[in-house]
Amino acid sequence: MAGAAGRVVRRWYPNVLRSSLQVPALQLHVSKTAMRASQKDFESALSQVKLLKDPGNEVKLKLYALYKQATEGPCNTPKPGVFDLINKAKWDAWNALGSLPKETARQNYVDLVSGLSSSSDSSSQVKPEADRKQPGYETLVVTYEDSITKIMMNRPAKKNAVTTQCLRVHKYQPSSSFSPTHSDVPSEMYNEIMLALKAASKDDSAITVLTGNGDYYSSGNDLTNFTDIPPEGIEEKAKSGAILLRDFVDCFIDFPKPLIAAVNGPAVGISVTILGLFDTVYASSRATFHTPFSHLGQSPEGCSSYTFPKIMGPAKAAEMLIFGKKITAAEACAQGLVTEVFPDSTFQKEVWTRLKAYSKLPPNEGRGAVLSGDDFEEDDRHYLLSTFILESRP
Ligand SMILES: CCC/C=C/C(=O)SCCNC(=O)CCNC(=O)[C@H](O)C(C)(C)COP(=O)([O-])OP(=O)([O-])OC[C@H]1O[C@@H](n2cnc3c(N)ncnc32)[C@H](O)[C@@H]1OP(=O)([O-])[O-]
Repeated sequence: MAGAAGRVVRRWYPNVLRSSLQVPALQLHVSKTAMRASQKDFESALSQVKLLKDPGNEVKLKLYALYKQATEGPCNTPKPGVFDLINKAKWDAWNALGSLPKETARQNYVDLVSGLSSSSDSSSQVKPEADRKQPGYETLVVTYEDSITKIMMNRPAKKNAVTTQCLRVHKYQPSSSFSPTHSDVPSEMYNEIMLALKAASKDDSAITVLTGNGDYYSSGNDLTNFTDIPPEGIEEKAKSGAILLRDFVDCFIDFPKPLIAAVNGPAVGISVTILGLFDTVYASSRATFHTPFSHLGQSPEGCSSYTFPKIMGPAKAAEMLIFGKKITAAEACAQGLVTEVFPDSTFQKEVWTRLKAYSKLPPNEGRGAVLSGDDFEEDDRHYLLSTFILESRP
C-alpha cells in the first residue's frame, strides 16, 4: 500500500450485442424457404416466447430488436441519453439491425424463438461462461518490458468503463487469501485487474503501471454494473458486490511493488478514488478527475473518504467526494493527488522514459521502504480495509 495519503460485481453489452445483431450471419442464416415465414408463424412465435423461461437479457434484447424491426422497420427514434441505460440498450439493439428487411427480421425472430424452445438450456447463458475460460485478458492489455509490467485498461469504445458481472457467473465468495487464476475468475475488468496485479506482484518486474487505452483513462464503473440485477436479487448483488470491491481494493492496498498510475485522459469514479492508493500518479494535461457519486446515488469507495482528506485536506476532498466537483490535472497536482502533469503531446514519451529509468533502481529499496516509514501505521491499514465498505460520507 502506498498512495499520497500517508503513504498509505461480463455483462454482454451493446458492443457485443451490436456485433451479434449486425452480423450478416443472422441474415445469412436465412434460407430461401425460411424467408417465407408467415405472419401466422410470427404470431405463433410471439405467443411461444411468453412460455419460455427467462432467456437472459442478451437474448431478450435480440428478441426486442427483431420484433421492432419486423413490425416497424429500421430504428427511427432518437438515441436515449447515456444514463437512460435500459432504453439505450434497447435502442442500440434495434439500431444495430440497420436496414435489415422486415421479412428477414420476422424470420430471424421465428428462428430464434424456435431455437430457444428446442434447447433445454439457453445457449445465451452458456456462451459467456465458456468465453471467460479462455486464456488471456479480454478487457486489458498486459505487457512486460524493461522490468515494467504495464496493465492497460482496454475498452476504449466505452471509455474503459470497469465491468463486473461476477454474479451472472457465480456467487462471489469472500476470500481471506484471494488468489485468482484464469480458470476460476470470470473475465471482467474488475477481476482481470485483480488477476493482473496478483501476477505482477510475483513477476520479475520492478514497477507496475496502470493506464488506459484511447482518449480516456477510465469512465469508472460501467453503469450497467448498477442496473444488471441477477436472478438472486438486488440484496445478493449488493452483498456480492461489496465482497468483490473489498478484494479489488485490497489488491491495491497490499500491492508489494511501486505502483504507478499513468492517467492518459479523463478519469471518473472508482478510477479516481483508488488513486490515493498508488505510489505515484502521472497525468496528461488533458486529464480530469471526477467523482460524481452524489449524482448517481452512490457512495465514494476505494478508501477515498480516508485518503483524499489526508492528501488534499478535508475541504477540497469534500468538494470532490460530496459535491462531485470535477478538477483538472493541474488542480489535482496542486492538491497532491497527482505527482506531475505532462503536456498531452509528450505525455507517453516523457512518462515512459522516466519509468524506464526508475525501473532500474534497486528493487528492494522501493515500496516496502516507503511504507515502513513513520507516516504509515498498522492502524492505517485496518482503517483502510474497513472504510471502503462503511464509508458513505468523507
Ligand atoms: C460503489 C460504486 C461507486 C461508484 C463508482 C463509480 O465509478 S461511479 C462513476 C460511473 N461513471 C460515470 O458516471 C460516467 C458515465 N459516462 C459519462 O458521463 C460519459 O460517457 C463520459 C463523460 C465518460 C464520456 O462522454 P462522451 O460524450 O465523451 O462519450 P459517450 O458518452 O458517447 O461515451 C462513449 C461510449 O462509452 C459508453 N460509456 C461511457 N462511460 C460509460 C460507463 N461508465 N459505463 C458504461 N458505458 C459507458 C457510452 O455509453 C458510449 O457508448 P455507445 O453509445 O457508443 O455505445
